[in-house]
Amino acid sequence: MVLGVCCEAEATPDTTLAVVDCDGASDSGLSGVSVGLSAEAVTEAARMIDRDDEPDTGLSRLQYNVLLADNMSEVAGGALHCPFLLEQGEAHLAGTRPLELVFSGLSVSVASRSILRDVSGVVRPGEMLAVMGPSGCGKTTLLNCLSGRTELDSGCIRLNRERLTKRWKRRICYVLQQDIFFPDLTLRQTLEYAARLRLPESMSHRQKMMYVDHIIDVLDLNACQDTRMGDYTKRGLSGGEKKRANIACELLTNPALMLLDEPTSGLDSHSAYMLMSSLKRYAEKESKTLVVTVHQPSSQIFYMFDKLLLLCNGQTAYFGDVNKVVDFFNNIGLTVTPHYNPADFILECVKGSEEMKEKIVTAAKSLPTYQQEALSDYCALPVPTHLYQVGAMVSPLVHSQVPATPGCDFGKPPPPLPLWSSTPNGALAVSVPNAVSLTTKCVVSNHNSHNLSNHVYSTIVKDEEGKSLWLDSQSHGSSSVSSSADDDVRWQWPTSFWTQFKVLSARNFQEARPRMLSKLYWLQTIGLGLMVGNVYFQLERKEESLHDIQSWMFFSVNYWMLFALFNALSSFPAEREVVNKERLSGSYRLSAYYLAKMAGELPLTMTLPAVYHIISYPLFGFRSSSVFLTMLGFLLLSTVVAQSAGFFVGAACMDLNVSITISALYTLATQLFGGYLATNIPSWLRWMRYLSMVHYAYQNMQIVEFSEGERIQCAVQSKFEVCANSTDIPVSVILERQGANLPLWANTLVLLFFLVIFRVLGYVVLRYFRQPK
Ligand SMILES: Nc1ncnc2c1ncn2[C@@H]1O[C@H](COP(=O)(O)OP(=O)(O)OP(=O)(O)O)[C@@H](O)[C@H]1O
Repeated sequence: MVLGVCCEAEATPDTTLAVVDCDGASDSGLSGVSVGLSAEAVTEAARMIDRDDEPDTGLSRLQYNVLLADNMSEVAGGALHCPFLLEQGEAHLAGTRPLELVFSGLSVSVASRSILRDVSGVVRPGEMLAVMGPSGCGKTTLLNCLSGRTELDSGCIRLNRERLTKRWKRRICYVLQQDIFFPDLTLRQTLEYAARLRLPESMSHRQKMMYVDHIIDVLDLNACQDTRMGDYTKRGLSGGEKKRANIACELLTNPALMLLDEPTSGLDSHSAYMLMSSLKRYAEKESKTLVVTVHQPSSQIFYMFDKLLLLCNGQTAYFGDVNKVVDFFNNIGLTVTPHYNPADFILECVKGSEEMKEKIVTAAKSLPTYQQEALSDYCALPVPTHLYQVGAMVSPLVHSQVPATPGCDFGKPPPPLPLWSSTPNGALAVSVPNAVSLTTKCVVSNHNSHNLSNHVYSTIVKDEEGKSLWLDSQSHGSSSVSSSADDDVRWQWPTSFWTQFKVLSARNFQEARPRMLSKLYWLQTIGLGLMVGNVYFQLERKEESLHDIQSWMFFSVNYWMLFALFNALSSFPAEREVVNKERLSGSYRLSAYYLAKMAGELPLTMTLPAVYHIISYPLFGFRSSSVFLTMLGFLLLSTVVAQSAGFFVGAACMDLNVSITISALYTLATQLFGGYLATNIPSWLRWMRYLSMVHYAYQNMQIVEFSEGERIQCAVQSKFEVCANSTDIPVSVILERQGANLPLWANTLVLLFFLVIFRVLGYVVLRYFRQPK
C-alpha cells in the first residue's frame, strides 16, 4: 500500500513524503504504526525504487516489490513498519488510476428508431453524474453505451483518453437495473462466491470473507444475509435488499468507474439517502467516477450529485453542474417555485409540451459546459498513453500539468489533487512540488505498469459514521493497468483457472442442488422406481416376457434421458442471465464455468437415476452384482449424454419455446428409431437410428442383461427361427431382430462421442454465438 505508489513516483530532495498509515493492520487485528520519513530517507528510497526494471535476482515483480518494502523499512531506520502488508508478502503495487469519462455525440438507434441523439458529457474522478429524464428517454441505453454493451451509431467514448476497449469494458462496474442472481443462494453465499471469484488470489480466504462482512455491514444487509435471493416464484430478499445486494457484488472489486442504473429504486427515502451518501463519499474520497441514473430523487439526494445530464426523448436537455440547473431553467423562463424540489420541477418540464421540450433542448446546446466541439476534438486526439499510465491519483495531477490543447477545454480544470488522497484516519499524503519530475517518471515506468496487478488489501477507511464502502484505496478490478489502447493487451483474470473451476463447481453444486434434488423429484423417483419395479416384477426369462423385459430397459433409459435433457433445457435460460452478467464483468473464463458446470452438476445428475435403478432393478429381477452395476453405469452414461444435448440446445436457442420444440422433435425421433418402438423401419430411413442416443443406450442395456445368466427360453410358437433348432434365444439374435449389430464397446464409444460432441458444441455456441452483450 504505502510503498506501492512510491514505486511509481519519483521523489526528489524537495519532495516531501509522509507515510502515516498502516491502519489496515489494526483493523485486522494487527498493530500498525504511523511513520514520517525524512527527505534523505525518501531520496534513498527513490534511488532504490528507481531500479524499475525487473531485477536480475530471479524474483518476481511481486517478490521484488515486497523486498523493496523491506528495504524502505531499513531506510526509515526500522521505523516503517506495516506488518499487515509485509506479512502478506503479496503486495501488488499499482493502484487503479482514476478514470475520466468523456462521451461525445453518442447516437443510438434501434430498428430505425432513434433512442439517443448526440448526447455528450464529461465526468471526472471524484464526481458523480446523475442521468435523469422521464421513463423511456434513454437513460439505460446511455449506460449500456458507456459500458460498451450497446453499439453506437456515432459518437465516441473515452476513458482517460483511451478508446473503450474490451479490456476497459471488463473493468467498468455496471450495476444493472434488474437484479440478476441465482435464486436459491443466500445473500451471503452470493457475496462469498463473488468475492472468491473476483478478488485476487493475493488475498487470503480470510481477508476475502472479512471484506464480504464489511460490505454486508456497510450496506446494512446483516439482517438478511442468510435469506435466499429468491425470484418471482420463490420469496426471498425484498426489492430494496436485492438492489443493495446488487451494488454490494459490484463494490467488491472497488472499481474506478461505476455505472449504476437506478440504484435507489425500491428503497425507502432514508435507505436511498444513506446509499447515495455512501456512494458520494466513495466517489469523493477514492476519486471514483460514478454515473447514476435516478428517477425522482429527493432534493437532498439531488444536490449530492456534482453533475447532471438531463435527457429528453434521447436528447440532452441539460448537461452541467447540478447547482446551476435551476439558473439554466430560470434563464429560459421556467422558474422553479420556491421550496419545490428542483428535481421534480425539471422532470415535469421535460415531460411538458413539445414546444417546451424543444425550447429546453435548444437552450441546452448553447450551454457553456456543453461544448460538443471540444468533446469531439478530445475524441479525435491521439492517445498520449504515457500521461495516464501509472497508479493511483496520478491522472488528475498529470491532467493539471498537461498544456492546454486548443479546443479541448472542458470548463474549469480539475482541482489539483495530491498524489495520494488522504483519508480521515490518515492514509497517505504526498505533496510533489516538482510535478514535472513525476510526470517524467510516469513515462519512464510505462513498461512496468502492466506487470503490476492492482491489489492490496490493506486499509479499511472509516467515514464519520464508522462505515465505509471499501477497504483500501486500490481496486480489485480484474485487469492489468496497462494503458495501451489496444485490445491485445493480455487480460489478466482476477483468479487462476483452477480457482475459478473450484469455486464455480462448488457454487454450481450448491445452486443446482435444491433444483435438481427437490422433494418433488425425490418423491417422483422413489414412486416411479416402486411402480416400474412392480409392473415388471420378477419377469421370467422366456420369450413371452421378452417384450416386457425390453420394455423395462427402454422405459428406464428413455425416461431418464428425457428427464435430464428437459431439466438442462429449462434451467439454462435463468442461469444464462447470471453467467452473462458475470462474463461481462470479467469474473471468470467461460471454459472454467463450462467445466465447472459439468463437474458441479454431475453428482446431482446421477443421484436420481441411481436411486431409481437401486429400487426398480431388484424388483425387476436381480441377475448379479456385475449386471446391476454395469446397467447402472450405462443408465448414468445415457443420462449425462442427454443432459449434454439439453445443454447444447438450451445454449443455442434464446427462446425457451423454440428449444422445447426442437428437443421434443429430437427426442421423439430418437425414441422412434431407438429399436424398441419401431422394428420394421423402411430401409431408406434406417440411417436415422445412428443418430438416436436412445438406440445405443438401449442396445447396451440388452447386451448386458441378456449376456449373463439364464438365456431367454423359446416359446412353443416362437417368432424366432433359431428356436427351430434350439430351446433358447442368443442375445445376438434378439439384437439382430432390431437391426442392431454393434458390440458393447462400439455402442459405448458412440455414446461417449455424443457426450463430447454436444459438450463441445455447447461451448462453441456460448463462446462464439452467444456472447453476452
Ligand atoms: N432493444 C430495443 N428494441 C427496441 N426498443 C428499445 C430497445 N432498447 C430500448 N428501446 C427503447 O428505447 C427507449 C429508451 O429505453 P431505456 O431503457 O434506455 O429508457 P429509460 O430512460 O432507461 O427508461 P426507464 O426509466 O423506464 O428505465 C425506450 O422507449 C425503449 O422502448
